[in-house]
Amino acid sequence: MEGPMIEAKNISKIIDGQTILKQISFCLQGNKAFFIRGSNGSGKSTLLKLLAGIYHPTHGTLNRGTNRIGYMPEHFPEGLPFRVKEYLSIIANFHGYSKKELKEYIQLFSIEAFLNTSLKQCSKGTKQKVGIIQALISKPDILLLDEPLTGLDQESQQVFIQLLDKQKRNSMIIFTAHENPLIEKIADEQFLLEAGGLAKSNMKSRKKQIKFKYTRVDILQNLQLVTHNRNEKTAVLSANSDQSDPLLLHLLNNQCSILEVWEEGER
Ligand SMILES: Nc1ncnc2c1ncn2[C@@H]1O[C@H](COP(=O)(O)OP(=O)(O)OP(=O)(O)O)[C@@H](O)[C@H]1O
Repeated sequence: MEGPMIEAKNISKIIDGQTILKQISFCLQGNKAFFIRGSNGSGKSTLLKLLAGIYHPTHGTLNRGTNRIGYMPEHFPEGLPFRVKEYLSIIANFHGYSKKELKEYIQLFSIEAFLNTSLKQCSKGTKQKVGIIQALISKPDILLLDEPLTGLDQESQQVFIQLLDKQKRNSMIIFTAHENPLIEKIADEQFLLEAGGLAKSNMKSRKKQIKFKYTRVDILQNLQLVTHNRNEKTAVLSANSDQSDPLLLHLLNNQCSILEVWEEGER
């Protein structure tokens, strides 16, 4: 598979004698979005800081190759002595980003009115937007986002979700979040961080709908029907993805004909 790669071998992070991450190993590759979930305090931000190179593992090795990393922290650094425009121009210059490209992001996130405001005085949402823009203009191969939607208004959330969906063509994205629309729209794989360890976890599967023709009406008992046409003797049922195969078998074993199967939301 092509694209950026990041590999961790048995990494642990101990801070002030407290083991936060314990012997974690993984290899992520490709322009995909990886969602890290876990309860508060489980170590998600710590893991992203390790991937960003802000922390070093206490034990183990982390190989980020020569990939350019863009990192958006959960909390934008409070003490930076710059105005918004100054700060973003410095970052843009550093990464060879043109003024025109930067202006597009500034317009996209509607922060024109705050360009001369000092970062310290910006609202939480504006700081969040500046944090997003600085991560994007670093032209990252790997984009690390720690709860990026927190504090954004609804409109900016939509803008950002669409932007990330496009960004996946050019970058690997590793992110934490609590907002389902973001997770559902962009996550390709998810990992659960629990008790210091990381495990791959299944994406919540979408429901399937099955349209079928029956011969005996009693087969409909206990089925979760979405529609039912008595004249045609057809019905549509809804099932979780993991139940759809057993249900199909059940229908076929009871003289039903399967007419169509599709994922909920596909039409
Ligand atoms: N610099 C630090 N010094 C001491 N303890 C720390 C430090 N950074 C993180 N921790 C501790 O590590 C644990 C994990 O913190 P972390 O912020 O990584 O969790 P999280 O999963 O991102 O939480 P949340 O969902 O609330 O943002 C917490 O118990 C936290 O107090």
